[in-house]
Amino acid sequence: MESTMKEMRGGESVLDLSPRATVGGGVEDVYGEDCATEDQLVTPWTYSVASGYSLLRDPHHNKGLAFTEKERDSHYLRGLLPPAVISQQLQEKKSMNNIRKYQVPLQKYMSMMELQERNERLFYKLLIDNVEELLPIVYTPTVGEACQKYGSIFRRPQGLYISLKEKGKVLDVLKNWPERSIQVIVVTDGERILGLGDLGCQGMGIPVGKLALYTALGGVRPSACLPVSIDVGTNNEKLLKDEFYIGLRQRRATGQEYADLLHEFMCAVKQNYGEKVLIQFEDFANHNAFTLLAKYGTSHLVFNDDIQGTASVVLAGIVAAFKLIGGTLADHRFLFLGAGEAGTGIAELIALEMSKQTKIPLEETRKKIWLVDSKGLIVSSRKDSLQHFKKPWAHDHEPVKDLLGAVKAIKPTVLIGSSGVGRTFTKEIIETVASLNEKPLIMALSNPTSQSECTAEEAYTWSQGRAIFASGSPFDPFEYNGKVFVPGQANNAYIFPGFGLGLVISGAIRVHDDMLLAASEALAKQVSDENYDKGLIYPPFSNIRKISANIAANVAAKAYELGVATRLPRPADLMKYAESCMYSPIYRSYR
Ligand SMILES: NC(=O)C1=CN([C@@H]2O[C@H](COP(=O)(O)OP(=O)(O)OC[C@H]3O[C@@H](n4cnc5c(N)ncnc54)[C@H](OP(=O)(O)O)[C@@H]3O)[C@@H](O)[C@H]2O)C=CC1
Ligand SMILES: CC(=O)C(=O)O
Ligand SMILES: [Mg+2]
Repeated sequence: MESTMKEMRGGESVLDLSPRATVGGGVEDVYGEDCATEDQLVTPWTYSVASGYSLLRDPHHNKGLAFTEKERDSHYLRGLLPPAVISQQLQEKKSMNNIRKYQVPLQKYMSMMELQERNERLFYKLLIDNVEELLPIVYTPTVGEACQKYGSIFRRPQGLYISLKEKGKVLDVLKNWPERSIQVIVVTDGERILGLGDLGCQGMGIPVGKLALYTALGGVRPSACLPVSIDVGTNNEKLLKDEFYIGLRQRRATGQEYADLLHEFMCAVKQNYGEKVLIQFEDFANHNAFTLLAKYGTSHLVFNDDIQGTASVVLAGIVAAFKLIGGTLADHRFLFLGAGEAGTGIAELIALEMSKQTKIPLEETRKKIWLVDSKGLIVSSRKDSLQHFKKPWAHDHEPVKDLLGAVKAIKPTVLIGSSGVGRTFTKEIIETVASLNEKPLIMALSNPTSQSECTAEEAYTWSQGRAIFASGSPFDPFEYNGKVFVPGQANNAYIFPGFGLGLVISGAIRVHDDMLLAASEALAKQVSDENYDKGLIYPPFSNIRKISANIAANVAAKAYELGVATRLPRPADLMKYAESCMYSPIYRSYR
């Protein structure tokens, strides 16, 4: 048999990426055992039932003091635990009490990570039951600080590190991961971590955090999730000089060297896990993000969260906001600060939806949308020097050098911040937008909180309480003139967990823009009158599992409609099916 997986030469495995390589999909001799001859080396796999001391140290199965008397007898735990037997509820109460005692968010983060490594089900129980309180800890903003200090707080690896050192061996690296059946991979190369820039290998905190949300918010089993950090070096001088830095101590590889490692990774993933594994690209710099998405979008199940997930969540917020500000997409003028992944991704999905609603060609609907980058308004005279993803937004207009000038020239009804630079929506800018609109929609998407284009307080105060405001990182409710305003969180965390679940349950093999629209539509429908009364354009995260199931059902329905779903027959009630597939963190009883 011609092995497409690897050829063993002198004990070394060599990944075969030649055109004859085919898709594994789980039916081939994945581990190269059947085709190996006697002089070739194979791995002696063993599987055992965890018991006794090792059971207590296995985070997937450990229940701590919640092991029953019977379980303590049958699993050799007698004497290894103190006599008390307590419930998962009491464990949860104790853990929350302990976490709440920490004043510093990073300490809370470390405490949560320690719990995840000690008792996975309890970690998810906490996260699911206390989602609004713990999301800012395991996710933005605290995860940003965690990534910056990842080297210092690093205890145990929580995902796979694939560096240039592993070139030629990526398939073997994947096989080192203890789980075989992976459904979702979140991968970063660490070059654009939130709005914090290049954090190299320490970007791992982001895939770990995103996948924790895949499970807690979207119900994908933790064992089916794989966080990956691709390390091609870093251009962050501070990290390169940091003695605790955990990544390759070299400047970033680019060009062919970069492309080769990424290609080897993409091929190895498909070979090892089949074509239904979802690969979510996260926090790549835009000069690679668009290229990777275009390159692998036709051969793999790939999704770029920063481009596509963000677009879907923002479109949902805008559509929901129409109940408060009136009009339809075509009635509004959109202005963005920031024309990168988030900005152009959102702009494109708005234009697409507008085109579908009005039957006006996409080229025309794009003209309702304007973007400002670090050099000013994107206009046609700049077209030749623009990166390819900005070119569709180069409309005819005289040059405008900054956002304030653009606000005055374009007169937007919707202002969106996707620049990664904090406090760029100044008092003058917000006052100008507020002078143009009775109810301006202002979205400050940049993360973490330090990079938000403005705070909730600034948006409400400078607009005299008239702005409808949402931000990427959470802000507390703010009281202005006796009224309490609750800012919504415009974050792709609303979308990707349910979106991914929808792909997984339908066995989708490709992502299509219509699925993003389906997810967006499902989210917008979840905003209730009670939410609107508070000025919210997103439903609360406390209801996120129901929201995710709705999104999953809509996405799966679209996958079947488009003919890219492979799980057949199609379940009649996709909402019920999505809910039935969702992971529950409740302890299981051991025989
Ligand atoms: N809320 C959410 O769900 C999400 C939020 N984000 C946040 O959005 C931010 C941007 O992410 P992303 O789009 O991927 O980043 P990119 O690097 O792709 O894009 C950033 C854009 O902002 C522009 N920019 C930077 N500084 C300024 C400035 N001072 N004035 C005007 N424009 C400026 C850049 O201009 P130029 O091209 O000229 O360099 C570029 O166009 C990040 O903070 C990220 O955390 C991202 C994804 C999801
Ligand atoms: C939320 C997110 O994906 C980002 O800020 O990059
Ligand atoms: Mg991101």
